[in-house]
Amino acid sequence: MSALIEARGLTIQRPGSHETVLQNVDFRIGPQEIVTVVGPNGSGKSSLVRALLGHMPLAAGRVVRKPGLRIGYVPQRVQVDTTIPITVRRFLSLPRRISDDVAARVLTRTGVQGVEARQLTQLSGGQFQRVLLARALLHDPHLLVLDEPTQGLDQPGIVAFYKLIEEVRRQTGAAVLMVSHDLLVVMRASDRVICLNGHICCEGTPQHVSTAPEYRALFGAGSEGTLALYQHHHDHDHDHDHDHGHGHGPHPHHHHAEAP
Ligand SMILES: Nc1ncnc2c1ncn2[C@@H]1O[C@H](COP(=O)(O)OP(=O)(O)OP(=O)(O)O)[C@@H](O)[C@H]1O
Repeated sequence: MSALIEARGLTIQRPGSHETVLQNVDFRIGPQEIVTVVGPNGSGKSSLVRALLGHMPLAAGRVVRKPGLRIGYVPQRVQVDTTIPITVRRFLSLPRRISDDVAARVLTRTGVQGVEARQLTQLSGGQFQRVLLARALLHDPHLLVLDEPTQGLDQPGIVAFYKLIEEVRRQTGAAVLMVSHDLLVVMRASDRVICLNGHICCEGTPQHVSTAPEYRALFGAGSEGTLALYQHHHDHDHDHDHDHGHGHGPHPHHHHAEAP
């Protein structure tokens, strides 16, 4: 199975400085995979996604995207200018015009049928995320990239959104790369989880990652809860990680599960 995107030795610096944000990260995602990136605030999740999309310069390493790869992207922050009225229908036609039929179909697929005439600013958080997903699906992407798609949603909204993602994958065959803070749901909805903290701490199936010492060190023993991420104590010492056979530090490959 050939990868949709493959990165090797990815190193990224904070824009305008030599400070390393990501160090020597290897990454790949195959067709129809659901891969989720978790990690504390500032651990480089969005940077990784942006580098994979070619939106960010690399300090080292390389990214290879399959030729002709179509990507649907929902960025972490979508600024809606509340002073300019725009309907859902018009929003879906930016930047490329689509027909009413296509708009109706994609909104139905994401569970918000009939909202075409509504102003973007009048949608609930959950409806807005579904409209963003609909827009990302418009041009039949091989890969959907969603950076914290459930931010601002309540727990039932989050669960419903991840169910929708799985359904979309089943219906369209698109692979999904997500950044998320919703650990519990992530663990249930992903084929593979990457735990990031400036480098890959651990990686593999949700079961593998949730029991990995690196993951527990980052998110705490009771790390199934959403709050764990925000309360994280990075309480292990990088300098001594190697003594513990630990995957942290400049050699991040020890605990990688083999990519499919
Ligand atoms: N445009 C930018 N200018 C300066 N620094 C940046 C910029 N974008 C990201 N950074 C820095 O790079 C580091 C990684 O940020 P990134 O947004 O990738 O982390 P993240 O894991 O997605 O965080 P969060 O969970 O808070 O969204 C942070 O220290 C951040 O301050």
